[in-house]
Amino acid sequence: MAAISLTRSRVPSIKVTVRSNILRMGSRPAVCITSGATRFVSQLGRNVEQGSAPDTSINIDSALVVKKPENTLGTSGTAQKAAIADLQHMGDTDRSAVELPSLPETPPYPCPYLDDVEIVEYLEPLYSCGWYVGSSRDVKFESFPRAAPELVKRFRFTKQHRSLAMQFVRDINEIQIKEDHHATLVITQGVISVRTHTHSARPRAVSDSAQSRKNVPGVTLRDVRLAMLIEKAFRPYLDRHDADSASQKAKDILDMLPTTVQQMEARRR
Ligand SMILES: C[C@H](O)[C@H](O)[C@H]1CNC2=NC(N)=NC(=O)C2=N1
Repeated sequence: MAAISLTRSRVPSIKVTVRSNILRMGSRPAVCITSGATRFVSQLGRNVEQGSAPDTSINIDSALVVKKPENTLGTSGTAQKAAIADLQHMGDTDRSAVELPSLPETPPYPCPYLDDVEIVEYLEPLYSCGWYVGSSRDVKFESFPRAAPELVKRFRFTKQHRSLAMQFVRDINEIQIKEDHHATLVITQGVISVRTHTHSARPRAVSDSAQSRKNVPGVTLRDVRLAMLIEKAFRPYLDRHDADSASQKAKDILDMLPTTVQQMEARRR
């Protein structure tokens, strides 16, 4: 794992964007960083964009420089896959310690979809805890005939603590009752898959038009709240080693970690 250093003179006008744990730096190599450094680098990215990057060199500990592939950094690029694979080797303790932002207010039903700012603010930390964005099409239920993006995480319990998985389901149930919001739970051998989207949801962009009066399921702040509360309820199981820290790893497919509304909408297909 190589440490890299950035100085203003070396990166004068690079647009740095953070996509989950992958930094895209214009046409430069992607840089893969540990979750602990994400916020720091994210701030650095903002500083660079605002032209206020510090002049002194900044060492980003435990960063990994990944070679840029021949073509541009597409979401299915080999460099990104390699980066994610390497990321998964990096400390689990670091990942379980991810700090979540404060809970957003509960929006009334029908709720607007997350906007770009909310996706970055709330989903990026959740991605660092092993959440990703799947499609309701992945689980075929008659009650969900339309494909919608949804927040997903597989919570794994160690073999000798599988009975605690059912206790965790009860914890989730209590949260759902309080939140008046309900996830799809798939329970298999000590693994609880939580999938949440909002049925009574509406696109934000057309909120004033007649079209907006029709609900189209999607990911909203209700789902963010549910995911964050469930994540917090899971922490004690992790701390006591009842649960498998592999739960804290995001799916190794970057397409499932959207950072914009547009990428999120692609999960409808
Ligand atoms: C009447 C009741 O408040 C609504 O049906 C709630 C209940 N739980 C819900 N859960 C989810 N996931 N989406 C909803 O739109 C929803 N609506």
